[in-house]
Amino acid sequence: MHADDFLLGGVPLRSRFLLGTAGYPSPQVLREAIAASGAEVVTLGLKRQLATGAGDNGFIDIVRESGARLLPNTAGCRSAREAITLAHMARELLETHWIKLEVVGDEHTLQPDPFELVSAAAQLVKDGFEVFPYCTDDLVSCQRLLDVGCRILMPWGAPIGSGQGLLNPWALRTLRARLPDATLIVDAGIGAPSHAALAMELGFDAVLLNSAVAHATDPVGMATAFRHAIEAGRWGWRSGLIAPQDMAVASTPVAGRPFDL
Ligand SMILES: CC(=O)[C@@H](O)[C@H](O)COP(=O)(O)O
Repeated sequence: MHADDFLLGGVPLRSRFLLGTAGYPSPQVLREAIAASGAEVVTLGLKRQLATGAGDNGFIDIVRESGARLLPNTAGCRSAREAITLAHMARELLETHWIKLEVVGDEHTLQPDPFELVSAAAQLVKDGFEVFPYCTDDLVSCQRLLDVGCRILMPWGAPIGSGQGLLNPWALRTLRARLPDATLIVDAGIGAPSHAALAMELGFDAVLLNSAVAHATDPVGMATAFRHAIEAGRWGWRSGLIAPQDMAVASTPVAGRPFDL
C-alpha cells in the first residue's frame, strides 16, 4: 500500500476522486474523462440504466474497460423501499455489494430524506451491503447513519447539479471534527476545482462529482483539473495549513533570526 492510499470499504485506493458518469456528450468523451480523472471508482445510476436498457451504448463496458470499480447508485428513488429494491437489483446485475444510497425527500432541492435514508441504510447494512449514503451535512443525521452501521458518509456540498460549491464549510468542518473515524466524501454541488480542493483541505477523504466535469466545455480537461485540485487539497491538509490571523504577522525574518526555531 502507498503511504497516502485510503481504504474505501476495505479497498485500498490511490485516487480520492470519485466520478459520476451521467450526461457526457459521447461515450468516447466519457471514456477519456474517466482516464483523465484518474478515478478508481465511478458511479452510475441504475434506475437510468434500467430505463434505457442495460448495456446501451456499451455504457457498462466503458466503465468496466476503464478498470474503475463500479459504485451503483439509487438516484431517482423517493422511498426506502424503492431504494432497497434497486440496491438488491444492482447487486445481482453488477456483482457488487457497494451501493450509493440516494433517497430524495424534496423535488426542488433534491435534498436527501434523512428518515428514509437511515431506514434504508439500516436494512441494507443488515443485508450485507457497503452503504455509501448521500446525505446532508446535518451532524445528527450523519451520526444516526453511523449508528446503523454505515462506515462511509457522503454529505452534500450543495444541491446536486447546482455547482455552488461548499455552501456550509462550518458544517463540513464540524463533521470532520466530530466524526474522525468515518470516511467522509463530499458529494454533489461541486462546480469548480477550487471547491474540491477546499473539501480536501477541510480533511475530507475524497470528493465525488459529476456535473462539473460532464457539462464542462472540455470535460476531459476539466477532469484533469479536478484530479490536480483534489491532490493539491489533500497535500494541503496533510502538510498542516497555517491558522488564519486577524492581523498581519511579519513573514520577513528579523536580523539574527533566519529560522523560526
Ligand atoms: C452522479 C451522482 O451520483 C450525483 O447524484 C451526485 O450527487 C453528483 O452531483 P453533481 O452532479 O452536483 O456533482
